[in-house]
Amino acid sequence: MKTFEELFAELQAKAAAGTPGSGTVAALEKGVHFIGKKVVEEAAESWMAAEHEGPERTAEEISQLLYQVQVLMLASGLDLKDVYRHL
Ligand SMILES: N=c1c2ncn([C@@H]3O[C@H](COP(=O)(O)OP(=O)(O)OP(=O)(O)O)[C@@H](O)[C@H]3O)c2ncn1[C@@H]1O[C@H](COP(=O)(O)O)[C@@H](O)[C@H]1O
Repeated sequence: MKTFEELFAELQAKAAAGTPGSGTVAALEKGVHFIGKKVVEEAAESWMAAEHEGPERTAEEISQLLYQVQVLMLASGLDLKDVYRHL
């Protein structure tokens, strides 16, 4: 289990290090268009899970959405505070 902040710190570190085998690093190399499609995909899967699949599956899909959103943040050069200031 990880908090949103802990995950972001992990992804930032992997992105900075170019960690071999990291899916995050690979996604960042593919760029914003690829990552944006994953965000849309996971958002839709989160919606479908909430409609039809129950809370546990919904939580799982939302976790994947949060991950993809963090990758999009990194691809956009954003930090947590850049997003938090708009909440
Ligand atoms: N939370 C996640 C996470 N959620 C989703 N994913 C990626 O997204 C994929 C799952 O969504 P996909 O749609 O691509 O694959 P799928 O099997 O169709 O899954 P569904 O969308 O159908 O549910 C996985 O194969 C992962 O590549 C994640 N990859 C990584 N993390 C976290 O990020 C950390 C760093 O990951 P790496 O950069 O790969 O080391 C990990 O330690 C994890 O804590």
